[in-house]
Amino acid sequence: MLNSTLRQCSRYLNKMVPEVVFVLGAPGSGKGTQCSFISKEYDFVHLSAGDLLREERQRQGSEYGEMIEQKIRNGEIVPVEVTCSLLHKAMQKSGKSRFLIDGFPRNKDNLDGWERVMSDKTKLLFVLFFECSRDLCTERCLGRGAAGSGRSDDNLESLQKRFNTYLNDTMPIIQHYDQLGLVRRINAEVGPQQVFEDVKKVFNNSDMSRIAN
Ligand SMILES: Nc1ncnc2c1ncn2[C@@H]1O[C@H](COP(=O)(O)OP(=O)(O)O)[C@@H](O)[C@H]1O
Ligand SMILES: Nc1ccn([C@@H]2O[C@H](COP(=O)(O)OP(=O)(O)O)[C@@H](O)[C@H]2O)c(=O)n1
Repeated sequence: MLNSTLRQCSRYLNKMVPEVVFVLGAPGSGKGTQCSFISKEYDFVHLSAGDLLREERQRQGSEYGEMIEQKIRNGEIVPVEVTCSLLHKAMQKSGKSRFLIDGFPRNKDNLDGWERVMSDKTKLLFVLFFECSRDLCTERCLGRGAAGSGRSDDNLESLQKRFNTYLNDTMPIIQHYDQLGLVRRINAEVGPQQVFEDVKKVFNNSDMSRIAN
C-alpha cells in the first residue's frame, strides 16, 4: 500500500518536471521551420532563443538592447545569464511542461549556464540536430533576408561570422551531447515536408503515448 502510494507520488512528481528538446543546427538549417511543424503535431511549446533575444532587444527600457543587437550583427553569442533568464521566464509564463528550445545551447557558456541553473529543474529528452551544408544554409538565409525577414544578420558579412561561431562554438556542444548518446541527426537538405517526415520518426520513437498531442 505504502509502496504503491510512493510510486504514484513519484510518477506525479516526474510528470511535473518540464521536459526539453534542444534544437541545433547551422543558421538557416531549418530549425524554426521544423519547430513550428513539431509544435502543431506534438504537445511541445516552441521557444526560440534568437526570437526571445530579438524581442528583448526591442523591449522599451531593456538594459540589454544594444548589447544584443551588437552580438546578433556580429554573429556572437549573448551571455547565458540573459538568454537563460529569458528562456526560464518564457517557460514559466507558458504554464506548459514540454519545450522545444531552438538555438540553444550554442556555446560552452550557454551549456554551463543551463547546467548551473536549469538542468536540475528540467529533463533533457534529446537533441535534434539538423545537418545542412554551409552553401545551402547561406542560400536559405539570404533568401529569408531577401523575402523581408527584417533580420539585421541575414547578410553575407554577418553570415560568415555566424558560421564561424557555429563551427567553433556550437559544434563542440553537439559533440558533447553526441558522446552522451542524446543527438538525433536529421538530414535537413531536402524539402521542409521531407525533413519533417524524419523528425516525426524521432518523436514517434520517443514513446508516442507520452508526447502525442
Ligand atoms: N527544408 C527546407 N528546404 C528549403 N528551404 C527551407 C527548408 N527549411 C527552411 N527553409 C527556409 O530557409 C530559411 C531558413 O529557415 P529557418 O527555419 O528560419 O532556419 P533556422 O531557424 O535554422 O535559421 C527560411 O526562409 C525557410 O523558409
Ligand atoms: N542561444 C543563443 C541563440 C541565438 N543568439 C543570437 O541570435 C542570433 C540568431 O540566432 P537564431 O537562432 O535566431 O538564428 P540562426 O542563426 O540559427 O538562423 C545568433 O547569431 C546569436 O547572435 C545567441 O546569442 N544565443
